[in-house]
Amino acid sequence: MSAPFFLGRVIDTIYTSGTDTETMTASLTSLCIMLTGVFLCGGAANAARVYLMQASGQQIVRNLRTSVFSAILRQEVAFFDKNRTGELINRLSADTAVVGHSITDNLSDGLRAVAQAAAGVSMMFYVSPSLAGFVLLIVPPMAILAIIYGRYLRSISKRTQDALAQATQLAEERISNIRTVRAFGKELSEVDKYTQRADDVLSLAQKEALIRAGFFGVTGLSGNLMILSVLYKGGLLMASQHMTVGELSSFLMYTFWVGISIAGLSSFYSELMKGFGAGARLWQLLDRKPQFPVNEGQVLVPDQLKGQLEFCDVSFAYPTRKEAPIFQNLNLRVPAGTIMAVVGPSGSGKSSLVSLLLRLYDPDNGIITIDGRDIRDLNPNWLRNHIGTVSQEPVLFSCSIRDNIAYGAMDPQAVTAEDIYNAARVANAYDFIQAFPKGFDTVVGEKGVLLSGEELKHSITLAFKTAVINEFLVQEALERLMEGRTVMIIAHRLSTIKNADSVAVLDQQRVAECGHPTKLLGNREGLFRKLMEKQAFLQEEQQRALL
Ligand SMILES: Nc1ncnc2c1ncn2[C@@H]1O[C@H](COP(=O)(O)OP(=O)(O)OP(=O)(O)O)[C@@H](O)[C@H]1O
Repeated sequence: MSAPFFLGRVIDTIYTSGTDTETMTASLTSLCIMLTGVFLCGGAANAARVYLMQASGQQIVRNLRTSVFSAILRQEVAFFDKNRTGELINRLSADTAVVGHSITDNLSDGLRAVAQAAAGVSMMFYVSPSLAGFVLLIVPPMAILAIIYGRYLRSISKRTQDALAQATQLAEERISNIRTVRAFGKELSEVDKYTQRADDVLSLAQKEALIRAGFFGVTGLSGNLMILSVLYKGGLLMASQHMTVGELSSFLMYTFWVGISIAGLSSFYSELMKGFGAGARLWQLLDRKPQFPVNEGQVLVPDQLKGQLEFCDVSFAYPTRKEAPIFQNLNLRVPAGTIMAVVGPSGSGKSSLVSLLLRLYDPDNGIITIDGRDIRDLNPNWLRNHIGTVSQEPVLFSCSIRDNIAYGAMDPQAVTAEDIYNAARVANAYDFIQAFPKGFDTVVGEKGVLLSGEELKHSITLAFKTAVINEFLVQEALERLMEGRTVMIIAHRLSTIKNADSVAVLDQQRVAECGHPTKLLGNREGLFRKLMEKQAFLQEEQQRALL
């Protein structure tokens, strides 16, 4: 007796044998034994399925996260002007979590539902192909409905994730600038703004819930329709002696089974479509080809590198603001081993010049060369490793001072404690750092904010006490570092500029004046002279305001 039809035969036996208790007991006993076996095997198989799917699913999520993170870091800097931090963080955490859910728990449950439905449908065909064909007429319209529903769900899920990314973006920006928010007392208005964004997410989520409930309602209804059609058509077949009671009752049971599987399948399908929607932006990120190569191009041997820099007819506008050119036919030459101070009014493009040199952006026209070689032919990684940048803003990661210093090395793993102490000595920071209770192991927060309150106070006090000599120490450290290098300084103070070999004054999208600082100061009508006078005036004003 074959298993799928076993139940039907048992029922038929009971039905036809009347009061034959012996046959009835034997049939029921064998049924119980078979079901126990099936449940035990089923339980073990289910546990294995859950574990395997979860474990491999988590592995897929981990791979997805690392691939997305690596794809983000490979993008050119202009990409980050268009895509903001909070949004990208949201893609990395929330979107991957949604995709993760749709391929872990959900996929596991979905596969079970598919297997159950397939088994149920096979049994239906086994018992009565004609009745199964009739009952399953409901499948084509349901499939069309599912496709329409799936598309809608995908798009709404994408919109929900976008709205969530907007909310995260706002939160990230405000939290990372909490000092400014607090200084202006904007906490309440920022909460209102965040609430608006959260409301956008909520209304999309409610729409999704509504459409999902509608779909579940329809699938539930289709299950009931299947049962009704079995009762109707099966009744007719039984009346015409084409079906026995056992066959009809087992067919009905399999129809129930398929109905339950369809409910599971629709839930699986919904989650899968939601995952596809959330994943759309992730696939976009993964497929995006960075506009600049990351680690390709020429590498110069140290002997070939002298360090002469030249900007030839450079025109440039930021990709996000093409209508506002920063440079137009700018020309500038910095001989190897000299110090060039770049000055100019605020917004004249001093930092942009450095960004072009570091190849964070490419000029729209013209070329930039190092020792006569177009920097576009050089390996960008190599290029940046040979340009040391010292920023006005301290850029620190939230780890120990030791790790922050080692970060600058080509291979941080190979850096010894002595290397770190030496680097700190050269930067005149050794004594300052050692004065912290935990010395080089002091953990600094984001942007250099120290984590513990006591250390924070300590650092502020120290910074205050050393502030007077600090400027001198930094200057002295820089001078030591500049030896034998080509240097571009973006400077405002005359004291820094005076030591430069030449000064380039940026104005009106080009180099307006260029020459030795003393010579330029001598020109009473010159822009450099005016800028320095203004600077001196502002400093005096500031000092007076502080008194
Ligand atoms: N990533 C960017 N995307 C779009 N515009 C930018 C970007 N960075 C700077 N700008 C704009 O380019 C112009 C030049 O900026 P840049 O920072 O180079 O000037 P700067 O001379 O260094 O100014 P400051 O002395 O105030 O630091 C400014 O109008 C600035 O708003």
